[in-house]
Amino acid sequence: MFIEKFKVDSPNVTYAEDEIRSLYRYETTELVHAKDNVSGCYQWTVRPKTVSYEFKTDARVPKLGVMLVGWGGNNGSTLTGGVIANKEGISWATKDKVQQANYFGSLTQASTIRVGSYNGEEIYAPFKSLLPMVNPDDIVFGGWDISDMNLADAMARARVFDIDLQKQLRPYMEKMVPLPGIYDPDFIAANQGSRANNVIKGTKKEQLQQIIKDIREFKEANKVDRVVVLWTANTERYSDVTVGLNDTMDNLLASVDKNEAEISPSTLYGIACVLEDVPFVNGSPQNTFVPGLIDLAIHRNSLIGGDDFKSGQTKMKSVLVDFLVGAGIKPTSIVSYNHLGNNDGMNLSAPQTFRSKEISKSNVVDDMVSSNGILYEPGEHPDHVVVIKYVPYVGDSKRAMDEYTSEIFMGGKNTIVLHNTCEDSLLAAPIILDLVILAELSTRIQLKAEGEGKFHSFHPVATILSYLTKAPLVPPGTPVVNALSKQRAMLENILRACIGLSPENNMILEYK
Ligand SMILES: NC(=O)c1ccc[n+]([C@@H]2O[C@H](COP(=O)([O-])OP(=O)(O)OC[C@H]3O[C@@H](n4cnc5c(N)ncnc54)[C@H](O)[C@@H]3O)[C@@H](O)[C@H]2O)c1
Ligand SMILES: O=P([O-])([O-])O[C@@H]1[C@@H](O)[C@H](O)[C@@H](O)[C@H](O)[C@@H]1O
Repeated sequence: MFIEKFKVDSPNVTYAEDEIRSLYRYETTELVHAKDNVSGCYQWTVRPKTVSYEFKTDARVPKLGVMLVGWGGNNGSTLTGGVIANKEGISWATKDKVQQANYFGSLTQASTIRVGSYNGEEIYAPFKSLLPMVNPDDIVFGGWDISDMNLADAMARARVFDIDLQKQLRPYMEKMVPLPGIYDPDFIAANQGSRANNVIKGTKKEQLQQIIKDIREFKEANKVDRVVVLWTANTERYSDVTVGLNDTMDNLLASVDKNEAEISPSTLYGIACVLEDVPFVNGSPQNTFVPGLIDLAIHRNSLIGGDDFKSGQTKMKSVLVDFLVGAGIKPTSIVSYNHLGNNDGMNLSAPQTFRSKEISKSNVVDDMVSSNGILYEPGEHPDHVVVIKYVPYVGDSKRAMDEYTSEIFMGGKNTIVLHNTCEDSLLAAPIILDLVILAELSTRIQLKAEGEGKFHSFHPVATILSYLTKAPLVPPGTPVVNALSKQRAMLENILRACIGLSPENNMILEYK
């Protein structure tokens, strides 16, 4: 059964007008590896451990402004149009039916959580009912693009939405024009040069200062309380990470002052956001977050997150490999091929930008493989190949084809072949929505563990966003989790803790 909302009735949870507080007992374990006094052999001891936490969530939902880098791209124009269609209740004729606007594909807007059982029935509520979140209909969009095309024409260029929908959206979008962006041809494919007619001139320092000015002016002009910036511009090549250039925040800022060529546009946008205490999320695979930028974000406690939206082929991989390894089946060969015909695909047709994507798409199985020492020897891993081809005819409708070969019982082999038509922007747009909504929400949550004197925010490197990214950005020394079910459970359980609910453990002992 589905319910629209609920309230937690517990002595550990208090709902004030502008704050929700909870007392939470975090059940974890502590491991000890020590020599046994009797046998003299080393053994592992696992000790259950309980840590008391207090959470407090500011329940005041801000008016949110979202500035997209690459606003005029397929993802940016599709998200903008999709939110307008939902807000205005637009429906449109398709060859099959009259289609209503929706937020399908958004975790926060279209998924549910289990709150318990009632009269023998499982009861579910909207994910977004866990804590006060921004309503996407209320978001004000803006941003930058190196192409000066207005959003209505960009929507037409993207060829994502049905024509009847595009016609209805055009009046809302034709006056939306991206701000000039920071363009550096050395970081994206040469084939993008023809688009670049809307660029910020000047040194890297001057470009950085312009982005800061743009953010301030956008916030003032739209009277928004908070701004979140998200990169959905072209995939860049990796930046070289060099001692003295971008390895520390001081060196990075000094390199900007010296107009060092190796400081990428995406890193400049990131610096601007961190200096302005504006959350910055990277939806592409390049190493925007060079060590110096991570250092700066930590120093200023300003949220950063990424990398690379997990939207289609890789999302499926992080489910399938988790299932196989969790079932004791040994994937030995994973071949992921896809072709696509949008501008993203054209940009990825260059070797250096493809390399950025190949890295993020290849590392996604590492945590699952290393979790099973029965199947894999230390250092052993499946053959894993990623192929991306640019085929203009298919446009935004990416075709992914995968082959998973695994070893099974007694020398047997199993092969799974998938064909997955990923409508790239229709899959990515809801994920962008979740990223900005959850990034904003996480800045309103404070926590304090027993023994800690005062409340503090989450670590500014927002691991909480990992469900939505191929290559989760994590604080130094933190394990990377890619298995989709674990990522979703982590996110849901943290938000459940904020309202004093225990993790969903699926035991339903009541019925065992
Ligand atoms: N399913 C998906 O669509 C998906 C999944 C994961 C990652 N991504 C990544 O998201 C990004 C956007 O995808 P898309 O399909 O919208 O691509 P797109 O090429 O349609 O849009 C990118 C936009 O960014 C603009 N741009 C490029 N460099 C810029 C800069 N320095 N400043 C401002 N604007 C700039 C371009 O003019 C273009 O309009 C790509 O990097 C892609 O790899 C997409
Ligand atoms: O998310 P996913 O489908 O695994 O990966 C995709 C790539 O394979 C593809 O080339 C492009 O469509 C997107 O940039 C996306 O990153």
